Amino acid sequence: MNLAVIGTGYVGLVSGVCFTLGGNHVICVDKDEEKIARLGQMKSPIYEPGIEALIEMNLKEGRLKFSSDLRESVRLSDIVILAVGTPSLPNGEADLQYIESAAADIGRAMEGYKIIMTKSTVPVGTNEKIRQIIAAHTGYPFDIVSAPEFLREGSAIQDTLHPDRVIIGLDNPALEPVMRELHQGFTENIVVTDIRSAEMIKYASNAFLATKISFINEIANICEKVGADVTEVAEGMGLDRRIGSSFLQAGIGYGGSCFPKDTKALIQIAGNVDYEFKLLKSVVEVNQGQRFMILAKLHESIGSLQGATIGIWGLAFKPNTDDVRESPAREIIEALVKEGAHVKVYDPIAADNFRKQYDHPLIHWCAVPEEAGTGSDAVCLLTDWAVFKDIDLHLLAAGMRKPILIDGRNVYSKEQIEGTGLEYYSVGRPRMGGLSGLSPSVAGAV
Ligand SMILES: NC(=O)c1ccc[n+]([C@@H]2O[C@H](COP(=O)([O-])OP(=O)(O)OC[C@H]3O[C@@H](n4cnc5c(N)ncnc54)[C@H](O)[C@@H]3O)[C@@H](O)[C@H]2O)c1
Ligand SMILES: O=c1ccn([C@@H]2O[C@H](COP(=O)(O)OP(=O)(O)O[C@H]3O[C@H](CO)[C@@H](O)[C@H](O)[C@H]3O)[C@@H](O)[C@H]2O)c(=O)[nH]1
Repeated sequence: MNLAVIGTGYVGLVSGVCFTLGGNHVICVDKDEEKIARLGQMKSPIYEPGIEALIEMNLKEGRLKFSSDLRESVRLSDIVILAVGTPSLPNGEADLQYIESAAADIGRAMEGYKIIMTKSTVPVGTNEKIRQIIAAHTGYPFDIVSAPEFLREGSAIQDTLHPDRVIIGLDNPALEPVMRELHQGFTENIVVTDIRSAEMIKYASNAFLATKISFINEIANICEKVGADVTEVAEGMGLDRRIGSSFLQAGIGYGGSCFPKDTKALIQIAGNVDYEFKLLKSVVEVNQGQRFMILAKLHESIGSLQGATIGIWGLAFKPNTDDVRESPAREIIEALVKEGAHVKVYDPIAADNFRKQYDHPLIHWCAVPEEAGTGSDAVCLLTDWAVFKDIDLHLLAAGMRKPILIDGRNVYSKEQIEGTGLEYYSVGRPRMGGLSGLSPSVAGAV
């Protein structure tokens, strides 16, 4: 089949490249001409393990093209995939301007029947809106399919080629065999549903995963006060198959381009039909507060941050990506700067992206993780990059002004910390080193 994918962000690029593997011919379209020019030279605009090799292979084999010419790309395709961004408006609602404008462009470009398949995350009812916009710009027939995307950044290719399930929302049953053929080889687990339910499945899935994270973070906060260890608690809970072990990793909360915006959008979707989604509102509130536990622990361990030097490990919202959208690191670093601290930051991949969005004279950009520790009063780990796990913690402690490590992602085991001389704070686990090895509230109680 011939496919045109509109929007060459994570979703458009990765799904476009992966659809070529099924023998389809794919044109990835973007209005950003610089992006298209770079892609033509096999340079990926996103950091995603394995993507450049796949781009190179498919370009050479002639199954993949990049273009900024939407009209021509639509004309040449059987299926047009919408993968443009749906960012948040200030009130949390999804901003549909890119969807609406692309739909109008698709309508204007059509010169025959097309299947329009939406992969962007869009509020319930949006595909019907897309249908109306396209119909207003063309007299040719077309069908609409909602096919929300569930890939994760950092494992996007694997997630696309081997998804847990594919959701297909449609209202013309004749499309089902085409959709099954398109996803052949990816998974047998194809759920065909109506369009509105497919749109809702995407938001409900992200909201549920975000809920698991905020739930375990609140359990972690209680664990700290009662002297329990949240990693043991999560392991014990996760063995119950009804609960499952994934997304129970306590830390400084979720970030990224999806959970923060999609939880807020679902609250708005509910609000628009006069339903107050109380649970999800709390999930968002808990997540927003969780990042500030880093600052609370800094205050607890070193007092005033004015003039202190704080090392930061990790700027990306999670490992294996250079994406810093909604990364908790941003607000933490801004708060440190506001309190007058010198901040020495290191991230293996995301530093350039972060720096383009935020810089300050009090920030020093480090070339290696150890540099962020040298002469510092504390080091805070914000992203669980594998490189941090292997750092020599004895050397780290020896080079610091005060040997304080605040681990926002529970990366280190008790055994790794013991004997290093570090005063170690993590999330929902007993403090190590320092006065008693117990958190102050527990120490006070015994
Ligand atoms: N990033 C993820 O991991 C992920 C995963 C699943 C779903 N989603 C959803 O998929 C959608 C896309 O996300 P993303 O992160 O890939 O987006 P992105 O914002 O990184 O990229 C979107 C691209 O679309 C292009 N674009 C916008 N309007 C266009 C037009 N009219 N014609 C051609 N190109 C146009 C932009 O230039 C940009 O390059 C969003 O709705 C998002 O919520 C994202
Ligand atoms: O136990 C956990 C798991 C994740 N996180 C954090 O949650 C955020 C999101 O992580 P992840 O879900 O791995 O990354 P995304 O790439 O944002 O993927 C999510 O958002 C995408 C966009 O909608 C969906 O397609 C995916 O299915 C969904 O997992 C990150 O900040 C993680 O650090 C935790 O704090 N604890």
